[in-house]
This record gives sequence, C-alpha cells and structure tokens, in this order.
Amino acid sequence: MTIQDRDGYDFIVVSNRLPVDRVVSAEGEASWQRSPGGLVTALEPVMRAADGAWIGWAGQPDLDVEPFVGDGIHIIPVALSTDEVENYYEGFSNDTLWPLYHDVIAPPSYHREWWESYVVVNQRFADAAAAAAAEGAVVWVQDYQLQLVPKMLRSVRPDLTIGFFNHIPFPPYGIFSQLPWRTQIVDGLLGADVIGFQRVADASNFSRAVRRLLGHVTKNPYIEVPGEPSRRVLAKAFPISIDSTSFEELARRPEIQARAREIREGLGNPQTVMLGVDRLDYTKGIGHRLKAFGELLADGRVSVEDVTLVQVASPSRERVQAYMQLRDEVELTVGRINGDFSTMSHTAISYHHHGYPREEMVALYLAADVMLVTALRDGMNLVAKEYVASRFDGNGVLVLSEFTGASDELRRALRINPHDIDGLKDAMVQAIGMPVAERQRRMRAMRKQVLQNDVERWSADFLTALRGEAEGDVDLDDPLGELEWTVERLRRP
Ligand SMILES: O=P(O)(O)OC[C@H]1O[C@H](O[C@H]2O[C@H](CO)[C@@H](O)[C@H](O)[C@H]2O)[C@H](O)[C@@H](O)[C@@H]1O
Ligand SMILES: O=c1ccn([C@@H]2O[C@H](COP(=O)(O)OP(=O)(O)O)[C@@H](O)[C@H]2O)c(=O)[nH]1
Repeated sequence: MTIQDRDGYDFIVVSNRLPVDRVVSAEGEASWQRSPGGLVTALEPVMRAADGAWIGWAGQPDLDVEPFVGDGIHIIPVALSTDEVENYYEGFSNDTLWPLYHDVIAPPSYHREWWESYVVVNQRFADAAAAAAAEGAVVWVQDYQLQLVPKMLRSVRPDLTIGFFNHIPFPPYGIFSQLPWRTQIVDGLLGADVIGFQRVADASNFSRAVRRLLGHVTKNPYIEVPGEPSRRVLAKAFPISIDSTSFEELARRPEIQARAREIREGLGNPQTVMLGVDRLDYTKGIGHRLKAFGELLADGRVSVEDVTLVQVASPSRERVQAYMQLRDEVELTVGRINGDFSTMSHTAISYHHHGYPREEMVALYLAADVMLVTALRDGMNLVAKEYVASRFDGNGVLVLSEFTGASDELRRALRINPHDIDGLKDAMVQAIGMPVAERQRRMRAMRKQVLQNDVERWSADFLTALRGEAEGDVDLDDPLGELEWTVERLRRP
C-alpha cells in the first residue's frame, strides 16, 4: 500500500538521510540497499509494528523519486537540488551548526544564504510530514539538520504528537549565542512535545538558551511555552545506544574470529594492537591520538615491534573545506610517523581511508587489545559501545574521551582528556600493560551497561515519554512511571 491509497501513516520518522542508500550496479542499474546505521536498527521494530513511514533525503542531489517500499520500510524521499546540498547540507548543517555545536573546534561560517536554504529545506521536510501523517499520528524528527521542522509541522498539524532527538551535543549558551538565528532555532525546536538529547548537560544547555532567548519558565525537565493554549515541553537526556546483542552475535561467529586473527597476522602479530575508528572528522581528535602515539614511539616507551596502531578514517563530507584540510593534516602526520619509526617488517600506523561493513568492524574490534576513542566533542560515539558489546571474551581496554556522551555511561573505561597529551600517553601505556584481571573487571561492568541499555530500550524510552506528554496526565514526580506503553500500542485501534 502506498501513501496515495491510504489515509496516512500513524508513525513517521523524519531524518536528513533515508535508511536506504541508492546503489548503482556496474551495468548502471539502480537499486536501494538498507544503510547499516544504528538509527535504522533502532527504529525498525517500531516501524514494523506501526506500519510507519520514513521521510528523508536519498543522499544525492537532484534525485526525484516517488515514495516506495524499500527493504520492508515505507520510504518517502525528499529531493534536494545541487544548490540546496551546498547551502543547506554542506553549508548550514555541516559548516555552521556542526562546528558550533561541537565547541567551535573549527570556526563556524555564518552565511545568510545558507540560512535561507536551511529554512526552505526544513519547510519541505515539514510539508512532506504534514502530507503523510494520519490524524493524531506520532512524528519523530531526527537531528540538527531539521531543527525548524517541529514548529513548522505543529503550525499546520496541531493534532500530531511531535518528538525531536538531537544526536549531537547542544552547546553552552556562551557558544550557542554566536548564532545569528539562535532564537529561530530554539523556537523551532519548541514545536516538539519531547526534545531528546544525548547527555544531561545538553538538555540543561538547551533549557538555559530557552530562558535567555525567549524568557520562558523552565522547571527541569519541563519548559512552559506560553500561547493559546500554553504547552509543556519535555527536554531530557535519552542516551542513544546500539543493537548490542547483534554485535555480540557477530563477534561469536567463527569466521569473524578467524578474520580477526588474520588481521593480527597481517600486522606481523604484534603484542598489542591499538585501534581507532572514526569518520574523518575534526571532532574525533585523530590528530591528538597520532601525536600521543608518535611521542610514545619517540620517547621509546613503546616500540613498533610490540605495538601497532590501526587507524580507520572513513571518508565524510569530503566537499567541505575543513574536512579536506583535516585529511591532508592527518595523512601528513601518519606519513611522518611511519617514515620515522616503521621498519621493513613492522609499520607503526596501519592507516585506512575506507568505510567498512559491520562484519569487518567487529573483526577489527576483536583484533584490538586497546580501543582509542579520543574525540574532542562527540554526541555519543557508538564505536565505544560497539567495541564493548563485541568483547564477549571480557578482554580489551577502552580508552575513552570524557568529552563523549558515552563517557557518562561507560564509567569503567580509562577516561582521558584528549587535550592533555601527557595524560593520554600515560593512559595508552597503562592500557597496554593492564593486567588481565583488571581488564576483565572493567570490561564486565561496561558490558553489563551496554547490554542492558540497548537501542531498543532507547527508542522505547523516548516513545514512552512522548506518549506520556501526548496523554497529558503524567505524574510530574514520576513522568514515565505509570505508563505501560509499548511500541505495539502505536497501532491505532
Ligand atoms: O550523514 P553524514 O553527514 O554523513 O554524517 C553521519 C552522521 O553523523 C552524526 O552522528 C551523530 O549521531 C550518532 C548517533 O546518535 C552519535 O553517536 C554521534 O556522536 C553523532 O555525531 C550525525 O548526527 C548524523 O545526523 C549523521 O547522519
Ligand atoms: O568504516 C566504518 C566506520 C564506522 N562505521 C560505523 O559508523 C558509526 C559511527 O558512529 P559514531 O557514533 O561513533 O560516530 P558518528 O560517525 O555518527 O559521528 C558506527 O556505528 C560504526 O560502526 C562503519 O560501519 N564503518
């Protein structure tokens, strides 16, 4: 059944990217493949239960595709022109909001034409959702690219229950206030009934911005939005997670364990393999990690015979200037370290500018004695959780930046400040030499956390809170307590 011959969908997800990628075969034939992202896995059970639809961009400019069913999911594509990809996506989303929301690690650019394009494209997503939603439907909007959609949608469809989840940090007011369109952004978000953040700190940064810019009363976790009638918005942390059991299942497969052994052999069977896996993004602290490793080699505290660093840097946003520059810097540093320290039989850094499928990722996690997550700022960092979920053997050490959302939950990681290069070096040495009993103790505690709090729980928690707000009869001291709502009950009677 398509949108043309039904009254609309009861559950809709709206995100910048669709959960399916368009792939073109060597023969030039186009098809759709489910993208491997965690969000698809998280929302798939809800989607299936509610017979919902997903609205998003297919990832290529000027691609106008009719709604279709792809891998069992109802897809409603939103087209973006070449100019809009440049201005809304590469410009305002990834060169204004992204650096601003990540502690201005790179300088954000403010251009009025980018903002205008952001408004136009957000309106297009809102229109698509308004047209597709059944009376009283639940619409869940995802991420910073679409912060104006909640208000735009509410203004034409006040019957809808609207959720918003921000996957990246929400910055402190001192930084956020740089944005020339700061008031429009918080106002846009307040169109939602529930606004979810990764960390408690993000939710309080947002509430503070609302107080400062709009003067609304906030009573943690609620924001009172005046109007006729006035509304109450819940702004709260819902830390995202992963499909933990599927990572463990993959890690237990003999062929993936064999691949992990093969990876180690390919590296010359060093005593210790350290691993970094990141999108090639300036938020990930790849340069800090390389600097620390290079200095450890120079100081003689580690040797290339004993320790290899594998760095996967998957290509990302390659047309944005800051990302091009970062690639040059990272590759120059890798080349220098390898030139200075590699021998004929051992390479200091095994560097890969590729994106790998999930099976290979799990093999890499199993091959790595030490996982290095050194982000300077990161909404969550799913890689940290995936490493933990994959280590069913209870082994492996996670070195984790305190500037990631994950560090709020993975308290038994070796937590580091990546700006403190000496501290990072000491943590790397400590990780390499950590006794097995201590590794296992730490990993056991982290595994418990990740297995209990998986992505299904994340979506259920968020949607339960959303339902609570829609029903409006929630006990303020225990907003979620009395609800037994499950995803199945998203179905209309
Ligand atoms: O779509 P792209 O521009 O290629 O970027 C990929 C995604 O990157 C961001 O991920 C964030 O979400 C993760 C899951 O919640 C979180 O763990 C991570 O810390 C964030 O950086 C972005 O938020 C997505 O919208 C992008 O699609
Ligand atoms: O070669 C790669 C590199 C990364 N990933 C996946 O990309 C996601 C990265 O998510 P994270 O939250 O760590 O950072 P983001 O890139 O979203 O900022 C994780 O699920 C990784 O397993 C992947 O599938 N192949």
